Order: sequence, then structure tokens, then C-alpha cells
Amino acid sequence: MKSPVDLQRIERAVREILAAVGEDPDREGLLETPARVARMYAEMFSGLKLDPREHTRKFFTEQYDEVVLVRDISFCSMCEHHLLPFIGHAHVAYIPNGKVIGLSKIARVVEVISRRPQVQERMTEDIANLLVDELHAKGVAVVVEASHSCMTIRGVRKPGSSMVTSAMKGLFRSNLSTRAEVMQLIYGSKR
Ligand SMILES: Nc1nc2c(ncn2[C@@H]2O[C@H](COP(=O)(O)OP(=O)(O)OP(=O)(O)O)[C@@H](O)[C@H]2O)c(=O)[nH]1
Ligand SMILES: [Zn+2]
Repeated sequence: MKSPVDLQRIERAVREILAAVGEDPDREGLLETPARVARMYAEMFSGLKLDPREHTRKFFTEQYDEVVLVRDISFCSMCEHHLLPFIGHAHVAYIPNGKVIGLSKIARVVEVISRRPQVQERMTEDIANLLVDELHAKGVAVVVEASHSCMTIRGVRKPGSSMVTSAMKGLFRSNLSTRAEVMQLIYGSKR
């Protein structure tokens, strides 16, 4: 399969970066580095050329109108400011409106949306809005927790810090007890 990104262009850029930081891109240990980094970016940004809606097309008709929650979906995204990873978990809940999708499809949506240059707020909103649009759910709640390497390993250097964002739609926004129920499901029993 053809790579979704221009690998050779990345390789040239990485050689330039190595030279710019004072390294010798032709020394043995670095010879394959540009190609490795190019493959890495192709993987980290693979979500750019993918449509997450592919994963919500197939659904089941079920009359279940309580909360469905997929908790602790791990992800690794790239902060668009520094191109450093931010790593964490997404918790995704919805209240169906006749349409139920496969459990794994929710994790696949998170995977596609996270493998792009991102900020955590937009990633959280994009996951929630997609499920609202595609499932016409009565409510969607997305909570994302992540540690941003741009804040832990450089800059202000605060290892252990994390960022929490949430997007509450439909009943999760309008009904406080429904929102409290999902927060209890996410955090209540195990933390
Ligand atoms: N709101 C938000 N900020 C983010 C996210 N990822 C990284 N950042 C922040 O983006 C900001 C970019 O700030 P700038 O002042 O332009 O960049 P900088 O000089 O490298 O900033 P420092 O990290 O403070 O050294 C930093 O405060 C980062 O912590 C994110 O997902 N959401
Ligand atoms: Zn950053």
C-alpha cells in the first residue's frame, strides 16, 4: 500500500535537522534514521488520510436506552505545537437512540482522530461530535486524560502532570444526574 505521507520528503527534512543540530547525518548510527523517522511519522499521522466515519457505518438496531460506556481506551496523539506525543486514555459514552455500534468501533474512532497533529480539546470535541452526527445518540460524553510530553520533558518540565478534557452533548449536557451517572461509571468503582 502506498504510504499516505511523502516519506522521501520527511527523510530529507530529518537529514537537515540532524545537520542543523550539529550531527553528522552520514555517520553509521544515523544512516537509517531519516527513513525510520519518516516511517514513524507515517504511523503517527496515519489518521490524517482516514475518515473515522468509516467505523460508524455498520450498526445494530437495539432498543437499549441506557448509558453505553467504553472506558480506558488508550491512545497516543501528537501535540500540534511541538510534534511531541501526548499519551493517555479516552472514556467514551453514549445513550443510543435505536442505533448501537460495535464496541471496537468506538476505539477505532479514537484511534483515527488521535493519529493526527492535535490539541486535546479538539480531539475530545471531534470524537463527541462525530458520534452525535453519526449515531444521532440521545447523549454523548467524552472524557480524555493525557500526559503531554511537551510539558513533562521540556519547557516547564512537570512530569506527572496531566490534562483532563470533556465534551458533554445532549442528555449529558442538559441533565445533571445523567452527567453524574456517567462520571460515576468512569471514575467511581475503580479509582
Ligand atoms: N490547550 C492546550 N495546550 C496545549 C496542548 N498541547 C500543548 N499545549 C500547550 O501549547 C502551548 C504552546 O505555547 P507557546 O508559548 O506557543 O510555545 P512554547 O514557547 O514552546 O511554550 P512552553 O511549553 O510554555 O515552553 C504550551 O503552553 C503547551 O503546553 C493541548 O492539547 N491543549
Ligand atoms: Zn506541545
